[in-house]
Amino acid sequence: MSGLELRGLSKRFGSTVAVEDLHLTAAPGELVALLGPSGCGKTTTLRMVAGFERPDAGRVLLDGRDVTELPPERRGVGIVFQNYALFPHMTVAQNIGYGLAVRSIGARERRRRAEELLALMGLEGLAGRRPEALSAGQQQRVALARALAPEPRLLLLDEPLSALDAPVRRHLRAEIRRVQQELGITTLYVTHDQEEALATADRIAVLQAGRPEQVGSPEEVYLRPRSPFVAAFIGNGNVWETTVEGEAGGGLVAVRVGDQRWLVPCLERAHAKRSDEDASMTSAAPGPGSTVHVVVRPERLRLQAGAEAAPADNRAGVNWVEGRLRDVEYLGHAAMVRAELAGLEARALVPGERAGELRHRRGEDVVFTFAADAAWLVWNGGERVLPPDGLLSVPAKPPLRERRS
Ligand SMILES: Nc1ncnc2c1ncn2[C@@H]1O[C@H](COP(=O)(O)OP(=O)(O)OP(=O)(O)O)[C@@H](O)[C@H]1O
Repeated sequence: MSGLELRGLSKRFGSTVAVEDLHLTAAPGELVALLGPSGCGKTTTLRMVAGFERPDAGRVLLDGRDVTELPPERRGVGIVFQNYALFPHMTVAQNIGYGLAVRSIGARERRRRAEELLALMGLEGLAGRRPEALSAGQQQRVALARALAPEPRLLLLDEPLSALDAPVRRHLRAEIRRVQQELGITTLYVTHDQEEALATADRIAVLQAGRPEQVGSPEEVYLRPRSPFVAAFIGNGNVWETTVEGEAGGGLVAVRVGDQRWLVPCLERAHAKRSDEDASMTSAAPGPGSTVHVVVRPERLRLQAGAEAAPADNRAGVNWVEGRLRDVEYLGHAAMVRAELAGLEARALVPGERAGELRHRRGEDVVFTFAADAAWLVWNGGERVLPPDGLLSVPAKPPLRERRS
């Protein structure tokens, strides 16, 4: 296939397994993010794709051509690192034209290409400046222009925004996405920042200990995490270990947490292994007594206003959770509330500018609720579970339009 294809890449450093049997593709024009905690093998993967590191096993294919044995300069790959690495003694235009000069491309063509890229990056008028006279964000744009100048087949971005302040980072990540889409260049984007990956990627590969836990669209990894690790790593999910009581009909199962019984969706489904990228296993629905993880996003967990005690059972598609308020972090537009419930830790995002006032209620007993369809079930003791494409069929409420008619 064209685009990028990694076939079973593995790399060890002594006894450390950095990357293990990694299968991953990026279709032409696709931006794939490699996301994961420190040490999960993101940079090693990128270095093997670039040609700076030799894999112990596996192949790297670029536009259908095996480039595993080629040196970096013959792979047709552009790279941007965290720390710009511009040449300080050269002007912006000379930096951008560097890769072309190395390829013996003439001065006129270098100038034309530099001007084209400066315009694309919104850096017009800066061609004659030295890097030291640019802001950090501008320097990183020049680094991106320099990587793109030789028209590479693949763009590799290694934590390109990590050295920048938050506002510049947000702005530049949108710029990177715009430029990447405008040029339609296949891109592999290494980051440990889930927000960056969710905001920029077509697909995200979530890595843990050198292996992909899940590969999917941002929505898939956020809404349908396949393992407790992915659920917890992306979006600060509440991931609660519970025990199944039994089926409750309508695609729901009953699970027990302390005194409370929740009904959560769990569709009977065939969990098929779709491709080598999916480390998914086949899995039957969890039976009574099985351990499962219930995932509820903080924004779907509601703090009840009153002091009403939680009923022991699910009412009209709503699950109840009693807890004690531990901590309140005011965020301006909302507050992140941390509570303890039946020995489990819960986080709820309470919207509203006045949510900060909850700080005065630390230590109080509180009640949370969440709709049955706000919960996502992960089972098989943490093994990867592949949900169906159709997803949840728990119509808690009909759409507004139908209710009105
Ligand atoms: N040259 C090396 N020699 C020895 N061990 C290495 C080397 N490069 C990486 N490692 C180890 O391989 C594992 C994966 O490292 P890698 O840098 O790929 O992870 P990462 O996900 O990019 O982490 P970070 O976000 O911290 O850069 C780590 O345990 C790391 O310590």
